[in-house]
Amino acid sequence: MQLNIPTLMLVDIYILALVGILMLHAWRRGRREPTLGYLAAMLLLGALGTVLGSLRGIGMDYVPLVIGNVVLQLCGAMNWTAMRVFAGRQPHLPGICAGAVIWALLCLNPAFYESLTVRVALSSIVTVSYAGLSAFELWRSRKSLEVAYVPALVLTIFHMGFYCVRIVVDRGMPFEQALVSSGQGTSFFSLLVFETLLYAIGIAFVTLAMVKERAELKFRAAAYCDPLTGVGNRRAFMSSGEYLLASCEHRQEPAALLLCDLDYFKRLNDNFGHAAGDEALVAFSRVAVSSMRKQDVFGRIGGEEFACLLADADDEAAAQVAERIRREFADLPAQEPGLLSVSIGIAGTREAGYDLFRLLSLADEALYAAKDKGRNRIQRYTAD
Ligand SMILES: Nc1nc2c(ncn2[C@@H]2O[C@H](COP(=O)(O)OP(=O)(O)OP(=O)(O)O)[C@@H](O)[C@H]2O)c(=O)[nH]1
Repeated sequence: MQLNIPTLMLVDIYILALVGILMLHAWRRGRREPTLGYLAAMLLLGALGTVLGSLRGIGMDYVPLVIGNVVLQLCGAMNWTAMRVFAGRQPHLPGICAGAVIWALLCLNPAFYESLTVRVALSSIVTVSYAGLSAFELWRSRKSLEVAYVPALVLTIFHMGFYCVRIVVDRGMPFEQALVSSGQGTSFFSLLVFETLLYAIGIAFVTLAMVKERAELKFRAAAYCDPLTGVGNRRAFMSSGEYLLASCEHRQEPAALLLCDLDYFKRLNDNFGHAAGDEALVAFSRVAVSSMRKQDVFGRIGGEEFACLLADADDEAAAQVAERIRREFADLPAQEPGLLSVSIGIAGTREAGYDLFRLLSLADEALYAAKDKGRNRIQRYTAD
């Protein structure tokens, strides 16, 4: 395979600019998600740096050597910043400028400016540093990322490795000479252009995929969460409840459903305000969650109505949990004694089978009975 440098550079500029513009568009459409913004900057700076880098031998060498490389160092810094903000940290301005400033300052020194080998080594070291920092950002946040970050990490480590090899292998070849030699075979420089292009495209697409995956997770969480109490809503309760019941049936364990409805809640709202009502809902959720085990499912399924599905719970265990919730809620400090109380209807798989709708319906009947008998009580479902 022969990699022709001028062709590669043209393809490089065209693709980086195109993907950069598309990324800019994705950034604008995606509520200005900063990761996409920094990625777009990285790609467009990459395209500009390559254009400037190709302007050698036309009598203005400081343009490719100084400005072109400053732009390319900023391109590496943008890549690092994209990973950094994706991992939830703020951009680091001194770090962003460091590579470019070091390069520009060293170019003031004729010994550096004249030595191709030293320039190649330094530009590789800066690229390795930014790629290393990008990989580090992903690695140190791996537990909180919640998305498939491994492809981005692997790509970045490979890119870093490639530039590490360059430090050792590439003694530098004048650009014009590399152009001539590319007609006879593949020079390291053409491999470098090729790898950098593949990396830029690869990292752009895997990062876009990570951003999209995170957005989906966020929307999904919002669709399943009650914003006031932070517990699952009816949709979440039904889907997790079905799953839990199926696994209880599989293990032939009993399960029980507690349907909880706060008493005289309208009165609480009317007498003490909606905010007091909201506080009571939050307090009840806290009490209920603290009384349940990890494997149980809890959710707010209506205004002041909550449901708990208890795994591996027979009649006695279900009654104990229900009574604990009722008592702890009633014991919470309130504006007046007896203001906070809850009625709880209980139904079990013994009478309802492993059918969530039937469990809810029987627990609802029991709840009515509890309300009928004066509220602030638990009531097990009975056929009569
Ligand atoms: N503060 C607050 N109130 C809510 C919310 N959702 C529903 N409600 C109120 O809850 C009240 C429910 O009232 P009712 O269905 O009459 O029930 P209740 O007053 O608790 O009477 P019983 O259930 O028979 O004891 C209504 O006034 C709703 O406006 C909420 O998110 N916050």
